[in-house]
Amino acid sequence: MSLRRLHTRLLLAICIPLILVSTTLLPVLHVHMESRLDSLHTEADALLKAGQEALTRDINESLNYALAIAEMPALRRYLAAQDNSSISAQPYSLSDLSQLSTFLNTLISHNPRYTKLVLIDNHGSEVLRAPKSIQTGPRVNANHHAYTDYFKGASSLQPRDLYISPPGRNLHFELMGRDVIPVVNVSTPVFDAAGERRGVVLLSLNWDYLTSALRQAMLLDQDANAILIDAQGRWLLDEGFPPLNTTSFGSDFAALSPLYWQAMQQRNTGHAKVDGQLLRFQTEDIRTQRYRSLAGTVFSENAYYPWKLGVTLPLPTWRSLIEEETTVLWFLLLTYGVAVAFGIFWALSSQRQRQLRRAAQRHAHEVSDLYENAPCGYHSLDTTGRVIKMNRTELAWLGYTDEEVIGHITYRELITPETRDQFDKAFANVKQNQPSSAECSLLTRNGEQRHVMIQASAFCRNGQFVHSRATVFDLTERKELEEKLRAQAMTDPLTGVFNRRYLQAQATTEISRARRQNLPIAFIAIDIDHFKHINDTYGHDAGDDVLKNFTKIVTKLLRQEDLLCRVGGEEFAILLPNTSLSQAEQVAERIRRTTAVTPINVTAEHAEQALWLTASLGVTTILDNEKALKPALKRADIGLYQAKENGRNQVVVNAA
Ligand SMILES: Nc1nc2c(ncn2[C@@H]2O[C@H](COP(=O)(O)OP(=O)(O)OP(=O)(O)O)[C@@H](O)[C@H]2O)c(=O)[nH]1
Repeated sequence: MSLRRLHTRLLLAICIPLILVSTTLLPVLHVHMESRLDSLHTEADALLKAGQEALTRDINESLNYALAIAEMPALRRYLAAQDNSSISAQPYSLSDLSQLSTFLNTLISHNPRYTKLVLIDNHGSEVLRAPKSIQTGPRVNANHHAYTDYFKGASSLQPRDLYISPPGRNLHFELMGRDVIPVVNVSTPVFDAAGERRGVVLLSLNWDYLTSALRQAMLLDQDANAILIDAQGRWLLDEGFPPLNTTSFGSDFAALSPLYWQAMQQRNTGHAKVDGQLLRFQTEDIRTQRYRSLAGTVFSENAYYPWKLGVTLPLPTWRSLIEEETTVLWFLLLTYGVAVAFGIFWALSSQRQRQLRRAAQRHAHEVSDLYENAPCGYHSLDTTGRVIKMNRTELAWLGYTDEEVIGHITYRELITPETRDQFDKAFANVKQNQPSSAECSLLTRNGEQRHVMIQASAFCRNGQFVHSRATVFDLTERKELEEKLRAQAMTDPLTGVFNRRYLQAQATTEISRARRQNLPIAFIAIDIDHFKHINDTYGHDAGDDVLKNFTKIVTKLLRQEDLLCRVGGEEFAILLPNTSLSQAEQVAERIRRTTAVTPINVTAEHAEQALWLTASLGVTTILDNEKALKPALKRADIGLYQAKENGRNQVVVNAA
């Protein structure tokens, strides 16, 4: 596998598990996220409710407080006493005033919810203030309360009705040069026992105190932010709005944060997702949303009411989800890690397997090639001798295809009947798990024979013969070589007829056969006359040609069974089976005569020349008591010698 391919596999091994794991985990995380959102909604609802309760509780208690003060008899009498025009006014002693003043001082000073209490007469002039300590500094005029919204709002109200001002710093009406905290002024008319209007009670509520209670109730979650704005979108909390970072009491929240404003303006209550925050809000109208209150109608300036109370909580993100749930983070990392590790392991191991598979295939191919194309034959036989496997080499020797042989032929059928016994013996041994060999002849498809050596052993399982495994060596070439060598050893290389060694070996066989069959057997010795002269005259090569041509002349005069041999340089011998002495003499005479009249062409000095030969012959017969050729050879030689002596070119019979 190339490096690029491995890289691609590794990339896939990393990406695919990541995609699979992500596809599996995403729905789970999505459900997790949904559940987080649900719980966020629940939390926002709870925080909003807590804030709303804190705000309305404090304001409602303050309204009741203002009403209770307005109905105090001492206070009514005091106010009535301040009105000199009233006939029904009763005198008010200094000690009464002191008691009332002390009482109101104590009342206001000990409750941080209030900043001041002021009694105002029907003309807008202040007649009593608590606590006294803040009654300092010059007033613009005596009846400066006459121009205030709380005085104007309350002076025409019925008993138990109330006026509540929008939260503000009331800079026009407060003393300058001091820290001025935002307040909400609550005022209610005061009537004397006779039901005559005597003035107005102003109770200023500490807005910081009220809103800090609200914030405390709402900001239980440190990520939560409280929102309180009036109907015009003015920011009513002392503290800013962290997402905007600049908002402070009285600033134009609607302009600074139009997204929040639009979301809250359209509905009385609801929720929205703004800027990565979950906004939960509802409308608060303190004029109508009251409980445990003895108040009649609460009035105010419609332009500033109702308020919008809200809370924001950061929306969960995937990142925040994972950061909060470290278990999830570890689980994700572990899952991705395991998936990627598995992917890499798969890529590497599949590469290794591929390499091994290729090596195994290569090896199997090599082994198969070696088996099929080996220089020897291979085959396997089942227990009945049927061929179950045979390599291409042996099939080629036999001339069959594997479809014709495998499973269809018993190996025995492929062996010549003459050599079948040896195969049977060897196969019986192999089936006994004894390695064996046999020299047999195979019958090929075209009828030829192939001499082979089969060496076989058994393949056993649990001690039981399963099949044989045999190697077959072709001995045909060896046999032919042996035959050739044997023939060469028995043949005269110049003339091609047998030599003396063969004559002696064959003579014994022929003599014993003649004895068995009771047939005569004769022997002729031949010597070419004056052969030395030929050599000397025409050269040695010409002498060789003469010897070859003489052999041809003699061979033509003999029968198939006659055995012509060259026994010396120019000496020849003939063994004639089933031939009497007289018949042999006739053969010898025929040879002598034919030789003498047959010209022999030789090449001498680059020219063809015809020569005439003569030969001398000694003839004898092998006697009945003779088992070897030697005595006959000697007799024939004696006859030959006499023929030479008598002048050559003649036949001499030497019978005994
Ligand atoms: N060219 C040739 N000459 C051979 C071969 N073998 C033997 N000779 C020669 O044959 C000759 C035989 O000579 P000799 O034995 O004197 O006999 P001869 O000349 O035939 O005379 P006689 O037998 O008495 O008639 C020798 O000169 C050998 O060298 C051979 O294979 N080739």
